[in-house]
Order: sequence, then structure tokens, then C-alpha cells
Amino acid sequence: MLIIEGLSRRFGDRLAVDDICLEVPRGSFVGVIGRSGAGKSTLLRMVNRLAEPTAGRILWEGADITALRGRALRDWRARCAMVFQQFNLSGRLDVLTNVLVGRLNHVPAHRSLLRLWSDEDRAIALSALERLDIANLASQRAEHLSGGQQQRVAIARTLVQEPDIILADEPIASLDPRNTRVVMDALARICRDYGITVLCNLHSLDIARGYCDRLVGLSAGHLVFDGPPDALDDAAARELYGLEAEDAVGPAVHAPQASPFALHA
Ligand SMILES: Nc1ncnc2c1ncn2[C@@H]1O[C@H](COP(=O)(O)OP(=O)(O)OP(=O)(O)O)[C@@H](O)[C@H]1O
Repeated sequence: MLIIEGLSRRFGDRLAVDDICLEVPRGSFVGVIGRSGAGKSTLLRMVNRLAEPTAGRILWEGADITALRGRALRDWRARCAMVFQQFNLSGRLDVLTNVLVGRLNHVPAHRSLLRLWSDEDRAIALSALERLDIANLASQRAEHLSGGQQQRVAIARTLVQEPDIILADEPIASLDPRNTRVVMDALARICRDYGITVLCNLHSLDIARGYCDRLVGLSAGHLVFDGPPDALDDAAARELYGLEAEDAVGPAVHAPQASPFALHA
């Protein structure tokens, strides 16, 4: 269980996140929604301590994450993997090596520095690529892949970290509709198959409603909605998005039902 207690973050005189409280059971797929500047990224970044809270606490399985320092903090960051909009791959390195970077916390420093990956680590990385249906790309340079393929490599990299939580910060913002589905399907499958908690910032309300089992809506740093997608009616969407609501509210883009987690390159 992830518990967020009275979490705030101030930048100068602006409260980016203001006194947020949440309880997220393990294995949830939570969509964090709201207009630009609402505080979504800041909230996610605080969970893995890329941003420091000004006030409040974050607890994971009862442990106070906000108090972690040094090695314990590095371990937490490995268990709390991030997926970014811009993939953050090393373009000149091949796909397999990019995924192996996710194993850094599991191997001795001298081996990772010399890139002496064990057969076991390679097998784990290949297996993650297979799970994402891109094992055939293992030897290609990352910069030669499409955006959707690169995001799947980034997700494979998080998988080999063996995380408890995946924090996905606008993971589909730079993808076309087809790749959007492929990447969201992958996150949904990981959440379901491995019981990994996924917190996913999304601009598209349609995608959030179609894929997430819970939506958390932020407005100017405040929590203004927390509930299942069906409970987000037009009035709630209007409170979240204001004048943008008519653009934001549309039919939900549902994960495919017949073969919900089919992935195609
Ligand atoms: N490092 C920073 N320094 C100063 N202000 C910041 C910093 N990071 C975020 N902010 C401010 O905090 C507020 C929330 O930003 P945040 O990036 O969390 O919002 P967001 O909902 O993720 O927006 P977007 O959807 O555009 O990414 C914004 O007003 C932003 O300008």
C-alpha cells in the first residue's frame, strides 16, 4: 500500500502540490489527471524523491519513504521506477544494453561500470523485451526505433528493475494513437500480471478513463477528484479542466476486450 499523507511542494510562493492525501492499494492502475500545471509531475516526482516534499509523508508498506537517505534512497528509487515522456534511452546503445541499465541496482558496481553483464541479467533483459513483444529489436540501436518501440524499451528497462511501483509521467504524450494503445496496453498488462502499482500522469481523459481503474484529479495542486472512471461526470470534469472540459471529455478509449494485452510491433 502506498500512503500519501498531507503531501505539499512549494516553489517560491506557488504551491505546486497542496496537502494531498491518498491511499493506493498494491496493484492499482491509477491515472493522475488534470490540466497543465496542475501538479501531476511534481506529485509523481515526490513519490520517488526526485522532488523533495515541503511537507507531508509518503509511506510504502509502512516504511517512511520521505525519511530515506543514501543507499536506502537509491534502493527505493530502483523499486519505484519512472517512465518519462521522452523515453530517456541512450540512442547510440543497443536495445538490450539500454534494458540492462535497469539492472544496475542488482549488480556490483565494478561489473556494471565495465558492462560485464551476467548471462542471467541478459536472460532477464531479453525476457522483459519478449514480454513487450520487441525481443527481435534487441541488437538494434535505440535511436533507430519508432517512438512507440522506444517507450516499450523504456518500460522493459523499468521491468528489469523488479519495481514495486511504476511512475509513468505522460508516457504517451509524444506518441500517435496506435502507439498510444500499444504502450497503455503494456502498462495495463504489467500492472495486472505482476501486481505492480502503476501511477500514470495523463493529459487525455479518454485514455485515462479507458485504462485506469481509479482516477485522481488535480487542479492547482489540490486533489479535486478521486474515484473510479465512471464517477467522473461532466461536472467533475469541468471542475478539473474548466473551459477545456469540452475538449477533454469524450468517449472513453477502452483497452481492447477480446485480446486486451495483445502487443504488436
Ligand atoms: N522546478 C520547478 N521550479 C519552479 N516551479 C515549478 C518547478 N516544477 C514545477 N513547477 C511549477 O509547479 C506547478 C506544477 O507543475 P507540474 O509540472 O507538476 O504540473 P503538471 O500537472 O505535471 O503539468 P504538465 O501537464 O504541463 O506537465 C506549475 O505551476 C509549475 O510551473
